[in-house]
Amino acid sequence: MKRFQALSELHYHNRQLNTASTIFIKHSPDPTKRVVATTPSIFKALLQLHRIPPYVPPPPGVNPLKFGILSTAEISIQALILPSRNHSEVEVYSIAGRSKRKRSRASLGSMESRTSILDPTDIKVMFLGLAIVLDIIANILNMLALIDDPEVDAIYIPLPNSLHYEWTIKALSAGKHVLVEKPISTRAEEVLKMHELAEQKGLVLLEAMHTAVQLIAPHSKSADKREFKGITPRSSEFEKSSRAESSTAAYKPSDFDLAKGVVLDVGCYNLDVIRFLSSSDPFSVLSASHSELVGKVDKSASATLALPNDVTASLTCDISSSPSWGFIPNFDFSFEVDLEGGNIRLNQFMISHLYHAITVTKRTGEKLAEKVEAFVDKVKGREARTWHSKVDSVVEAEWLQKIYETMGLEVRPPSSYYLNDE
Ligand SMILES: NC(=O)C1=CN([C@@H]2O[C@H](COP(=O)(O)OP(=O)(O)OC[C@H]3O[C@@H](n4cnc5c(N)ncnc54)[C@H](OP(=O)(O)O)[C@@H]3O)[C@@H](O)[C@H]2O)C=CC1
Ligand SMILES: O=C1OC[C@@H](O)[C@H](O)[C@H]1O
Repeated sequence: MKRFQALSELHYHNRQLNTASTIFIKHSPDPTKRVVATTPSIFKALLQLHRIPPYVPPPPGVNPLKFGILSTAEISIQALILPSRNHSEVEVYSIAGRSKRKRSRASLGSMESRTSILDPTDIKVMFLGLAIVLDIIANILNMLALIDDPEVDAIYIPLPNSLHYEWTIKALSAGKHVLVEKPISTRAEEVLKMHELAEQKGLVLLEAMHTAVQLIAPHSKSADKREFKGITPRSSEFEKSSRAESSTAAYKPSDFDLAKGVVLDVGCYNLDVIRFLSSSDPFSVLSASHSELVGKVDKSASATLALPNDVTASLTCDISSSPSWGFIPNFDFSFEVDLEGGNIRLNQFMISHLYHAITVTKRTGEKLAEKVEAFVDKVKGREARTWHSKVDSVVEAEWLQKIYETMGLEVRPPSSYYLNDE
């Protein structure tokens, strides 16, 4: 396992641009000199540089929470590495990720086409197969070593969805607090088990549901509940290659086994918005459909849910939406709340730290860092300003499953990992 402080640079394959480009994160032992820099996209580089928060050292006598990160997933930059700079109680201590060479080998190994093209009796292919297996084992050992490191207090898990359960259980079992990417699992029973283990061990477990919707609550939730008629959240974005290692497509058929799909990846935000704004749970899926599939993986979908008091919620999610006016990349995470006396519209609940707008119409008349802040508050025994509770995670996993069932699509398989006492 590599110590974060000891790394001179860490390579991030920039899958979003699907080029051989690399984001270099330069780490110096002196945390004030850490910078995140450059990709061949000047725009993206400027965006990253612009967003580097100033480093705030821990006040004397304060022990920062030391985080270990499982994998070099790109989201960890925005979700933890940058926010850790100006949170004086957070330190990113270690990262267990594969090297670029090992990663490209692994993706080679996972490319379905290779299996049909390559001759398994060819000696070179046999060696490649062996190298891939050894890399996978080495990666697992790295992640286990990171989890077992007594210096590490908390684990951030931005692995593919299908691996959240296994690695959350492993981290909790090792006595570490866990911040895990959304959706925490595709199975409500797994969510429960993770939370039960965390409770048993007195550890903090948080699903990193990054919707900033809680932040705008005072505005959008202020309406009298009896006024609610409907909620229409929308999560749509342009097709990017972040989830596919070898093509420009958002998904590949094998992503089914990694528990990916538009309803899970961004539909989960819509569901969170619906439950939060209405302060209620759906009681039935009135309709659900998908319009595009890659193998069995959904790329765009919509669903209508029934909520108490005759409220309906219609969500749409799309991971390959066409550019606005033919050239502007679409990135629209917005919702509209229909009220008896008017409506409330909010633009960009996902990247609200860049910009957002709330429009309240009467008929008569920053940020991803939030979750890290809440996590630290909870670990330190303080009141967290926003929280995604056990019930939120369990109920949302159940309803994501129901949406798939109603669409007539297969629910992702449960994790094959078993807790010791099962
Ligand atoms: N909150 C947000 O805005 C976002 C959240 N997410 C969430 O983050 C998570 C990761 O998503 P995404 O980055 O698209 O996923 P990827 O498929 O790109 O996987 C993330 C990382 O996990 C490692 N990895 C991939 N496959 C395996 C494997 N089989 N075994 C072990 N490690 C593996 C790789 O890191 P390495 O090579 O270092 O091992 C990879 O970079 C998901 O839960 C997703 O929902 C994603 C994007 C945005
Ligand atoms: O979780 C997410 O939020 C932001 C999106 O850009 C990304 O595709 C998605 O996975």
